[in-house]
Amino acid sequence: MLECSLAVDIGASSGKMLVGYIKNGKLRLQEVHRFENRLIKRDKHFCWDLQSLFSEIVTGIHASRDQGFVPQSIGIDTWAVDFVLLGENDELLTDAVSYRDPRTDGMMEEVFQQISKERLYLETGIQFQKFNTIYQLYYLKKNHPEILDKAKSFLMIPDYLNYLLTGNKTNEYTNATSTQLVNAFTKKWDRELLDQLGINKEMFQEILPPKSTLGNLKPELSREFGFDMKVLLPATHDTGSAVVSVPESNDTIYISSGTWSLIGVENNFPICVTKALDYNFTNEGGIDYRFRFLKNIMGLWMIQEVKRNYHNRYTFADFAEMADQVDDFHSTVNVDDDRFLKPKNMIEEIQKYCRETNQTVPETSGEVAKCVFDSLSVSYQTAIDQIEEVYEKEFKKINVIGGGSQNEMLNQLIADTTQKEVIAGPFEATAIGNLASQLISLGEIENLNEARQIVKNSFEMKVFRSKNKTEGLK
Ligand SMILES: Nc1ncnc2c1ncn2[C@@H]1O[C@H](COP(=O)(O)OP(=O)(O)OP(=O)(O)O)[C@@H](O)[C@H]1O
Ligand SMILES: C[C@H](O)[C@H](O)[C@@H](O)C(=O)CO
Ligand SMILES: [Mg+2]
Repeated sequence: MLECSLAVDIGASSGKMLVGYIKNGKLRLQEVHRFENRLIKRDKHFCWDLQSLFSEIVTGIHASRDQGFVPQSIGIDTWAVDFVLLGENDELLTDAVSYRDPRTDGMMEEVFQQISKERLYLETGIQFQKFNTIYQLYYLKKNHPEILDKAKSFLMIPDYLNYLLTGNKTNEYTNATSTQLVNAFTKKWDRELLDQLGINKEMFQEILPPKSTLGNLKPELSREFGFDMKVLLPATHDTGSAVVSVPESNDTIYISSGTWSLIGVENNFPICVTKALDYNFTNEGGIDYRFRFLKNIMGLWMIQEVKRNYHNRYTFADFAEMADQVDDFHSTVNVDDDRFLKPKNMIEEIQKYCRETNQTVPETSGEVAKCVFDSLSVSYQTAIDQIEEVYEKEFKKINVIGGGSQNEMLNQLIADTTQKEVIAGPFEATAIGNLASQLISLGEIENLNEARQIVKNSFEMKVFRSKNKTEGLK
């Protein structure tokens, strides 16, 4: 049986569990379990099925043992902002309502009546997305105050899954920052903000940084698995873990490409200047108290929904190939328009947008796919221009990480559009960053710099340069 660490990476579209260990100076990975993550409807709200996700984690731990591995540690990362509330007896008071649920429509504007946008940004440095935790809690305060009054524990999604494994409660720092309720300078819950919004402060847990140890498995679980494990805290915000694994951090803009496209730069300080506010950039917390200065772009969610609209007749690779075959179609959409956050039918919403803006309406699957990918590359270019304006410098390279880095057509399109060198990979960046943090905690890797060197030496990266020196979109 091989000693290793176990990463649980649950994104908005899929969950995966990979074991990792160092051999001959390289990080070796093996996927032991993969499962679907999908929204379910509960009491008229779009929710995550946490019981199903936890049972998949248990299945994956059994699978790692059955495949000859004995994980000495486990770390969980998921998407951001979403949470559950527990009562006096640790009973669930809420469903895990998704950020894609429309319940927060209008809540951000109501919060601005009490706390200015400028003050919120100056203190937290977090981007304004209508589904941020602060606005979800404001919705509960306004519509279900009795729930907030009864709440004794606020746990974000990975915190809750960790609680089910260990019985211990904490809020991990990188994910806590996505709530827009953590002060960027004290790195603590902003109690003044909470008081001003009338949100009960006592339910928030102690904030622990990545590389912390939360505890061990509950005895009944270690008996079931036949072994115990340390439950460690990676950057439990999946994008935080993805950025840990960015091998090229100097002079490089990263695009963490999955359900969302998170485009940004790593910093040692928060950038809360007016220009960053105007461009709606965020300063999410990173490992070693670094900052992820980035922007959320709608991402491959759009092609995931297009795939679903075509009843999964095509693979993601098919869409890339079909888009590449289309030459004379140039319509694009503003991917960050709220209408694309959760439309009934993504294809129809894209067609409606093109009609409303007097552009050729995409009809074939290739034209729809090309419209999505072209629109994403335009939004990436805009974000890169804004980053370079805020930094007052030109970045030479773009490192595309995550599942989307397997879309070679999109990688080439990004190189053609931006005229920058695109380094694609690693595609399992989030799980790799999760494992790297665990291995640092265990003393098997010395620090973040060594971890990034190991990542660079362990995984294939492909380089894309512009084929046409002048134009971008063909
Ligand atoms: N072979 C492929 N060719 C082209 N695109 C691919 C391929 N495999 C995956 N993708 C793209 O990667 C995306 C999934 O990436 P990834 O697994 O990083 O996302 P996720 O982790 O499920 O979601 P999240 O971004 O919430 O973490 C898919 O939506 C798809 O567009
Ligand atoms: C809702 C969040 O902004 C989103 O989850 C993003 O931060 C992320 O985590 C993408 O995986
Ligand atoms: Mg992911």
